[in-house]
Amino acid sequence: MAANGSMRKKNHASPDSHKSPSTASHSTQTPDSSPVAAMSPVLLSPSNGSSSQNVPPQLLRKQSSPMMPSFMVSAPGKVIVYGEHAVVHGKLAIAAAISLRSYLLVSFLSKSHRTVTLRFPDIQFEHTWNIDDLPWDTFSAKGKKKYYYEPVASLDPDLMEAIQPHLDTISPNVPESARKRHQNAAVTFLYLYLSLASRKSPPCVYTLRSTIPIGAGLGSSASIAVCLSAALLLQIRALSGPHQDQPPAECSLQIERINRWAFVGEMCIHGNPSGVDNTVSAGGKAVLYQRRPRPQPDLVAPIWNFPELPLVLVNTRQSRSTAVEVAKVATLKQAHPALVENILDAIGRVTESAHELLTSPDFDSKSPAALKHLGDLITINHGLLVSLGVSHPKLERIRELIDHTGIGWTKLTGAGGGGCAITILKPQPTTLHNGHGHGNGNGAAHDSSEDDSSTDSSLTDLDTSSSILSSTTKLKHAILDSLEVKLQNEGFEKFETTLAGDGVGVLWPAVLHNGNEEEGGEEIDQDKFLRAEGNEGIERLVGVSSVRAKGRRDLDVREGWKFWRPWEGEV
Ligand SMILES: Nc1ncnc2c1ncn2[C@@H]1O[C@H](COP(=O)(O)OP(=O)(O)O)[C@@H](O)[C@H]1O
Ligand SMILES: C[C@@](O)(CCOP(=O)(O)O)CC(=O)O
Repeated sequence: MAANGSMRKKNHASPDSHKSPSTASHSTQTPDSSPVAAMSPVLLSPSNGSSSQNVPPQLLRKQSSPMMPSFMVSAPGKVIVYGEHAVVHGKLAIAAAISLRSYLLVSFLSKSHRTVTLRFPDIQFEHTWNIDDLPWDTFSAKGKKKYYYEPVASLDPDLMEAIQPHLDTISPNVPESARKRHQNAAVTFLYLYLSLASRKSPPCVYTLRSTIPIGAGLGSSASIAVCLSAALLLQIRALSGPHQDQPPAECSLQIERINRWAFVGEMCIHGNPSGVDNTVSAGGKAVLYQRRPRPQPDLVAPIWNFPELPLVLVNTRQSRSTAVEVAKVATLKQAHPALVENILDAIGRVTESAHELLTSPDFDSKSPAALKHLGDLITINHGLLVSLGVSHPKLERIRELIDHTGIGWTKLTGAGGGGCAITILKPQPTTLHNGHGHGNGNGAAHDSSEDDSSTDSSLTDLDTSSSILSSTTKLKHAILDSLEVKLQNEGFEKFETTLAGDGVGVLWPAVLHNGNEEEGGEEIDQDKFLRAEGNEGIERLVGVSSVRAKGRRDLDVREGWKFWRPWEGEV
């Protein structure tokens, strides 16, 4: 439970904001065993608060190294599982990470370059700045300089003004809406870069690709802010790990540090964001949150035992405006105050019921009854959102198509009016029992999960010992495949994802074992990364989850990627 954008636990070490710059040596935060210990040029800069006198000689020598090895960071998107709209009116909501992610490759150039480049092909954006031309003096002026451990509650208008000329030169010949996207991405980067790096930073290229649809309420901007924050903090060695056996409190501290700067990045795009998207993206898993009247901080509490449920996500591709949908509810509430308050209250109770179940000591994520409870709440939540008028014919069509298969429980997620729908999969599709897969046309297909236990209660019911797919799994795959065709035919986009996975991850160096026999692993360079085709290509090349083997939909974390997991050892 903590303030805006933070996931600190009560008993966790507090950030070292009490340290003066001269005592806050980065080396106290980053053991030399850390993967980033070799990336020294930026961190040795005195303007980062680190004194070169404290730096071991072997690191000083590395400063003259012409090129550092590339590394990657990755951060997930999010969905609101329960409670959207009601949360605007003070009720509780739950948001969780999804396995769609952004991936940022940081590559270093030879010292003859004095440039920093963003290559963001998803939005057709590429821009290079001369490092020496950037407004370092303004950012390091007395009263303006923020050290990596200092909280930043709001953007500094003088710093924003100093950045503006460096945004004005971006993409002069593209339509205004695309230019705005470019500038949004650039302002997030420049604010963080100028705050965390220094004039002496090594020339770098930041190449970003994401599997998260943009502007669909899935937190794409937050995941980018988390990637940029993590990459820059790693470069200045302000993070420790991630490594195995890192104590939970230390993990939380690193996540919080990344999250704070990611929140600054989100402020650059969204002005006054809730901080939930970046908190979920940095920390992973799920959070319970509630807006509270100022000056109270919002409630943001991690739910570390949220199960990693398979989730089908369908994008209507219908653009929508969160502000418009929020205003619709406000107007309805004005017209029917008591009624709408009751609906909002009921949505709040849906969240409470889910939270109570998830945090009860005997919660068993593999129990069909527990899953049915969570699923029923999804159906109820959707119905309540429909009654608030924030659904859309396309969302209803998706729900109808999915209900018809009996494969899971479906609701809209986020603002509605377009955007995405989510489906939590049932342990067994209804079709297993009635052979037809007919829903009752009312959002609730006949539910067989109560009698599921006799056959197979596992959510990812693979017989791994023999690698034989159970009949339930085969049926699920068949249903999902035919559903995909139907959804595609109607212009929708389907993703098979997982809920409540890892938050920010690090791959250092950018080398992966991709099964192509390259000795020592396959180095991920910019060209390979840029050439990866679509989401599947990105996931196959650099994904944090190992490739889905033929006929299998279960995912493992791939060797190489590392995460801070405060829940390990604490749950
Ligand atoms: N894949 C990406 N590459 C570059 N920038 C991105 C990408 N995804 C998101 N962004 C940045 O984030 C902004 C989207 O933010 P927003 O409209 O809030 O969408 P969302 O709800 O998905 O976060 C874009 O305008 C862009 O600046
Ligand atoms: C409708 C609302 O509850 C969620 C909006 O989510 P998104 O913009 O679709 O990510 C608004 C809000 O919480 O700010």
